Amino acid sequence: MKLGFIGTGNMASAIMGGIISKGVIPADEIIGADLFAPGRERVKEKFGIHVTADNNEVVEKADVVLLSVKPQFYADVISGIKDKIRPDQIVITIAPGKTLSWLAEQFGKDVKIVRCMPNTPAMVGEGMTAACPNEHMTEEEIEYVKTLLSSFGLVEIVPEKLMDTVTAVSGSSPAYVFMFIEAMADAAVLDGMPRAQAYKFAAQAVLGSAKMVLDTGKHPGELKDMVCSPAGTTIDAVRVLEECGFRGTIIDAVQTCAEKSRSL
Ligand SMILES: NC(=O)C1=CN([C@@H]2O[C@H](COP(=O)(O)OP(=O)(O)OC[C@H]3O[C@@H](n4cnc5c(N)ncnc54)[C@H](OP(=O)(O)O)[C@@H]3O)[C@@H](O)[C@H]2O)C=CC1
Ligand SMILES: O=C(O)[C@@H]1CCC=N1
Repeated sequence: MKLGFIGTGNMASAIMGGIISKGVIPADEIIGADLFAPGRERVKEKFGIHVTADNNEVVEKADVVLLSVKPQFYADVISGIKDKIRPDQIVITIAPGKTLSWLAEQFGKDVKIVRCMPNTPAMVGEGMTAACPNEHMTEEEIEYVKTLLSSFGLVEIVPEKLMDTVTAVSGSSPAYVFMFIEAMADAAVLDGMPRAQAYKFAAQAVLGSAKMVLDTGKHPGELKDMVCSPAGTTIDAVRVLEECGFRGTIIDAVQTCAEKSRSL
């Protein structure tokens, strides 16, 4: 076994989906533990990985152990596995707010840890993951983890003080984007477009716009101006969004999310 998950819920499934579909680690070298039997069965059926109800079986069999339970269960899960963690193993964490110093305290011994914040687009190979290794990770091990994480999207090493910002701007933001797509599609449905077609048009517009930002390197404001023909249709929509405080609302939402991450 190479990779083990403790917790086989939404984020673990997204990462498994990305890693297995890219062929980076075969399904039979992945093991997942979950307290919830239907959750275990779901990933076993979907991905063909090994599953167990015993977190320590994951620790025994995996070289890299990814803790994919909710932040409130981290202390209990770590206390149940810390005696079995070996010095050569790498622990990857993905919980908001759980700092490297807090994690070190919970393990109570020297453990190689990489604190990460992924997002669910990992499922389709378009994830964005921030990683923050602790002092016990060698350069070679950091490179290995970056390769693993880059199998399901982009990866950047960031200073730990930015991890709560990352939670808000990329970890949680797919939810805001899905709301945006849903709302645009609702408007198109209101205008008479069939719903499935409305999702396709709205989602592809978001995908293409995101790709333009990444590929052209142009300022988003400049790209917006390219869409707004003088006295055209778009500027009317922009005015409504500005009147409703669109950008201010997004800024407030992202800041609130980062604050929550800091508090966990
Ligand atoms: N969802 C996302 O978009 C992202 C999530 N994350 C982080 O990923 C982590 C997991 O989140 P998510 O996948 O959404 O949560 P889920 O609730 O979908 O998955 C967590 C799974 O862990 C199980 N579990 C709970 N306690 C234990 C335990 N002691 N041992 C083994 N399994 C256990 C849960 O079972 P049960 O349901 O029975 O409690 C559940 O199946 C969190 O820390 C979250 O912050 C990070 C980035 C993005
Ligand atoms: O909502 C959450 O707490 C997790 C962390 C980032 C995305 N989902």
